[in-house]
Amino acid sequence: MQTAEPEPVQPGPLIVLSGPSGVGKSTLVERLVATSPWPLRRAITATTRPPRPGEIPGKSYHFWTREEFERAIRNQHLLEWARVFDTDYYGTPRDEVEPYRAKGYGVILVIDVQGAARIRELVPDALHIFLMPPNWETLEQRLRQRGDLSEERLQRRLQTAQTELAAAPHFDVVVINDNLDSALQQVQQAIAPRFAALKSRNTNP
Ligand SMILES: Nc1nc2c(ncn2[C@@H]2O[C@H](COP(=O)(O)OP(=O)(O)O)[C@@H](O)[C@H]2O)c(=O)[nH]1
Ligand SMILES: Nc1ncnc2c1ncn2[C@@H]1O[C@H](COP(=O)(O)OP(=O)(O)O)[C@@H](O)[C@H]1O
Repeated sequence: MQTAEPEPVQPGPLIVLSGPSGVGKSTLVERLVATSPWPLRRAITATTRPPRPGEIPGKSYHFWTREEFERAIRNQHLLEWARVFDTDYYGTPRDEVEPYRAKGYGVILVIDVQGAARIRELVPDALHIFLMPPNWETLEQRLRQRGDLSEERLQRRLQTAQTELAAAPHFDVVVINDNLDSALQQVQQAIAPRFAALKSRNTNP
């Protein structure tokens, strides 16, 4: 008896989350993944910046030397990469995205607005979410309270924040992170249709 070929699994949704340093991206995504009813994973991206206290290599980031990063660029191992805050390199390894999407996982990229622009070119159906602070004072206060940056690095992030905030209109969804629970719920609501569509495609071929 001819057995039907299994239907190919539709790739899981690609979601980009950007926003100024200190707005709450990492905090929100940790909660989003931990409470997600869907198969959802944050891509562990690579950077040449040094680890901050409490950051775990291979979990927070892949912490690479400049040489390792440049080799990854040469070998086309990065889906996108950017120089952020004029100092450090950040990039998304392809093997943090493609194998998971191929299994129907949603993958979330927490990347800067330059990376988001590149993903818009490469993956037109990605969902782009911008996380906005309630106001400038709160952004600066959260960054200072987080307390893990030198004054120089903090000032560099605040300068870059102006450029990032100006990019918000290019995003599909803008969520204000005032109350974290409310922001999390808005992000979940933005993502849900991508999984609903996937589910119907994967269960009703
Ligand atoms: N383009 C790009 N940006 C990234 C990547 N990984 C992290 N970023 C961004 O780099 C910026 C700096 O991240 P980080 O050094 O962790 O500082 P933080 O935003 O203050 O927590 C943030 O906007 C991140 O979203 C990546 O792989 N590619
Ligand atoms: N809604 C919120 N209200 C108050 N503090 C928040 C909120 N969201 C995040 N924070 C705090 O703000 C700081 C920056 O959050 P973080 O997730 O590191 O931001 P990002 O990853 O965007 O740089 C952290 O100390 C975090 O606990």
